[in-house]
Amino acid sequence: MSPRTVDILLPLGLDAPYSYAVPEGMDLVPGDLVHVPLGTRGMVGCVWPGRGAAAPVDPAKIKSVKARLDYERLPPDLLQLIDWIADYTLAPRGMVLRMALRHGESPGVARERVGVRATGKSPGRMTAARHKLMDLLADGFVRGKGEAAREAGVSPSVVDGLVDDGALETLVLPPAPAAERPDADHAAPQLSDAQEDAAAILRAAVAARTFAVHLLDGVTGSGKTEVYFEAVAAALKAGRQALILLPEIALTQAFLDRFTLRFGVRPAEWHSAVGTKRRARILQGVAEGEVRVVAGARSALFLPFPDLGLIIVDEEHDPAYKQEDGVAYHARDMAVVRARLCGAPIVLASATPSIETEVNARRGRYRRLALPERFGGAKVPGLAPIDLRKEGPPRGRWIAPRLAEEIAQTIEDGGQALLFLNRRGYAPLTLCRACGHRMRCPSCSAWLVEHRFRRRLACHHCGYQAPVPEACPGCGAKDSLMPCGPGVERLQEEVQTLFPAARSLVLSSDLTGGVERMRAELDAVARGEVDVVVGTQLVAKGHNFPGLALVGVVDADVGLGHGDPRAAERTFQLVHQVAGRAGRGAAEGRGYIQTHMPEHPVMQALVKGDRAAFYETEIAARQEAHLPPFGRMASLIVSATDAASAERHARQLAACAPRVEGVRVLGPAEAPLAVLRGRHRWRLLARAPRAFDLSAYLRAWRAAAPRATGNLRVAIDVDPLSFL
Ligand SMILES: Nc1ncnc2c1ncn2[C@@H]1O[C@H](COP(=O)(O)OP(=O)(O)OP(=O)(O)O)[C@@H](O)[C@H]1O
Ligand SMILES: [Zn+2]
Repeated sequence: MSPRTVDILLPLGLDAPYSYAVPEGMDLVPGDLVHVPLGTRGMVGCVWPGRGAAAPVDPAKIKSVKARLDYERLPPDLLQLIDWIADYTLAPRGMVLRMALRHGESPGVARERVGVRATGKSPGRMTAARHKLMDLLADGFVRGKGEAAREAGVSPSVVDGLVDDGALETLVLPPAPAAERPDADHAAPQLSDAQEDAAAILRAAVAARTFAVHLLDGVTGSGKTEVYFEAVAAALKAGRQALILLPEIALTQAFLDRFTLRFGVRPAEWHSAVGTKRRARILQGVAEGEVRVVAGARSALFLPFPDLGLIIVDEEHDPAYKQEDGVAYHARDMAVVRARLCGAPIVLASATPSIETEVNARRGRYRRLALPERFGGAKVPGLAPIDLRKEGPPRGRWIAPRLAEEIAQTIEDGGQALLFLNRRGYAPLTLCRACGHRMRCPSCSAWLVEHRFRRRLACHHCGYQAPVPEACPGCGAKDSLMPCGPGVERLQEEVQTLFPAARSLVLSSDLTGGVERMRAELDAVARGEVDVVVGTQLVAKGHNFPGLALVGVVDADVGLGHGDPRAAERTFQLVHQVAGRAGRGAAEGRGYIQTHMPEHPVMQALVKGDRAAFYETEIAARQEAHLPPFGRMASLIVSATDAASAERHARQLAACAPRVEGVRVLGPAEAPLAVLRGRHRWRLLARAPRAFDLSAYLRAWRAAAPRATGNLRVAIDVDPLSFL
């Protein structure tokens, strides 16, 4: 008799599952995680819904499943999500599975917790410390050993002494929970009328247990968080799980505090800075339904919630939701897919919705919940333009006189100022005064950025770093290298020169000290311990700085004009969000944007505070050009270590693109970032009508294309956000 077999998908670069034999007495269902032999090693794989897809295996060669992991099972909607993402992005199914298993190592045996309890026998000898401890434990309750010592204010050895004495007994306590239960009623806020209207709709949506997308569209500071917390509370009361996606760890920290104020405990936290042990524990807690609310980065989307009743995507417009490497997916879009698969409502929150989301709301596919005013009556600050052509700063400086005066006034009034410049480091370019040599990355077509705090030149694309050389590598001249253009570090230098008494701080993602330091510094700003903050896009995101009165956008033109179809949208979102940090507390907020093109529609919309005008213009432009969401796009990047083979393969690829009406293939052309990490890059772009199945087209194309051999790679990105 041939053995029973089962399809197992392995977390490798493979699309199809393998067939394995099921040992006698083992029952497996799709979603079960199993240990299977593979080559000389073993591996954890996932039992996949059998569609007869697995290749028939010679029964003589078939291997058996070794064991089933009993702490976790992937729920059906997660298996479907993995299939869906693999089909949509063309990534191998196994690689998508890997995102759900990446942290799937066994949580191991939880360290035993020992508790103590009074036995009723009096200690043979009494001391002051023993007295304190016996008093504490006189209530007969069990306490953790460390906890008892701490509460009584005695050393742990006193506990041990009384155990030896027989006055206390030890017992093993159950393991601590992965996360404590949030209390839906812990501190429910008094909502404004607009907030209550939106919250009521969300509570009803959670109760309805059906898929629906809501756009929580509220101006900066309108209290969107409090509103979607009501939806979370409703999910908790219904006994279901909730997932809150956030774009940035820096944001997560302040968020966790707010969650704690509302629900009494912290949510389970999920992102790359959480240790692997802890992650394994949370994963298990989620799978067992013990963890009710997870707040996390995009990868939290792949957690095995058995009973997901709500998904929130905060700051839904944030490009950080797009993963570019490996499986190229957009976490916001895939969150919508997961909500649909598990029949749950999803809330997309933003003050500056993405064009895609805005169009969906206008078409009525997403339900818009509007919060048009700030909570508590504060005003969203106005933005005044500073025309750099007419009233720019002197050479070698970046803060225009008018902005400088405003900063001085703000500091005098006891307020805080924020200068925004989306450029990390000291200077974006280093140039030799003698020969004109420019310092460039040895493995990318990019300039090296000087980081003066670290005294190094760094490549922002590949991470290459080197000390700043004493002599020019081009001509050998000494001390001839000079910085060109500003970064946040250089801007801070200017702040220190202009306002020597002011306390200034640079906030940027590449500061040493990691999350802890970032968190401490954000807190310091919120407490008003800094007068002038100089920050990159890190400061644009959702922070609440009550003392912040003035925002100056140092160069609003940075992101415009790179042939990137999303440049206008990005600029609008960033500047609007940065400005939205001001005037949230007592002081009224003001904002200035320095620009060379005040007549540009984006600048006009920002200055007039006319969000609708921006969406009108941008949506019309996208429609006209058949750009997303009015047309579909996919990019293909062909790369190789030598330029000629990358180009040759890109041309071959273009030649065998299936001819289908309505689909246009553009390129190949050398990518704007022509060399990255030593690999030469050529790009192709496929464009199709909106309703077209672009993924199917790409699959057919890939099947018709010559195989990429050697070190050739073809990276496919459906709905690309980056055009480098
Ligand atoms: N109902 C409420 N009761 C008390 N405080 C509130 C309430 N709603 C909002 N707030 C407070 O108002 C401030 C702004 O709220 P919140 O941060 O949620 O706004 P937001 O809409 O998320 O803004 P942004 O888009 O800028 O992130 C916070 O300090 C918040 O605690
Ligand atoms: Zn580089």
